[in-house]
Amino acid sequence: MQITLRQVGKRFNHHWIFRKVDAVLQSNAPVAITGANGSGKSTLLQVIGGAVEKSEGSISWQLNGETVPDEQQYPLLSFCTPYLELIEELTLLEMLQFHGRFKPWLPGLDANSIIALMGLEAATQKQIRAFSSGMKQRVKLAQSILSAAPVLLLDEPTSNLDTKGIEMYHQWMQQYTHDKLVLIASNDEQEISFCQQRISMAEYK
Ligand SMILES: Nc1ncnc2c1ncn2[C@@H]1O[C@H](COP(=O)(O)OP(=O)(O)OP(=O)(O)O)[C@@H](O)[C@H]1O
Repeated sequence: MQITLRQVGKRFNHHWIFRKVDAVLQSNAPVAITGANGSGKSTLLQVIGGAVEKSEGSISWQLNGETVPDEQQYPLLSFCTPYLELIEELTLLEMLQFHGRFKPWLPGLDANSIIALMGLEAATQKQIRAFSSGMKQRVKLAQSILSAAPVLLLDEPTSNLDTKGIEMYHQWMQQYTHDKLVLIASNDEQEISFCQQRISMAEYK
């Protein structure tokens, strides 16, 4: 999997958030987007994921050497962001079963084994609305990292996690993302410590 950015820019009204971003993102080479608060990390992640329209430049997705048309990119993508909402009315088990129906899990995983991986067995039949922020973050990470999608976009992945949750994140990134293209927006060095390549938003003002 490869995503190529050429001279990508985004503006809101007359204000440019970033301009002329060039980057080549590939599987097995996790990349971090770094920068100050408000520098545009989340916006760049959303532009790459197609959730926000770019204002200039081009973004091309290639799978096995073939260009992926825009409308076929979404099924290849899994996303974990602070603004992603879980379905609060569902229990944890219902939520994971529902998610698995339209986005398959990685081979060998199912709703019950994922609940065990998250350490949330006691909350299997609990509605998501009753979850703490850290429990919700574990579910969001599971939905994104453990889905069989080749592109993984993470925005502040360890926010609200306790020490065990942060260990879980690192373990999952090591174990389950080998073949994925991984892009992480973060200012927290411990959550991007394994990323060799960095995109620093300060360079694109
Ligand atoms: N929908 C929008 N309309 C107008 N401005 C926006 C919109 N979304 C984001 N912005 C602006 O774009 C800039 C970049 O925001 P963004 O959330 O991408 O930054 P960030 O680097 O992820 O910040 P943080 O580290 O605080 O999460 C900010 O000035 C923000 O106010």
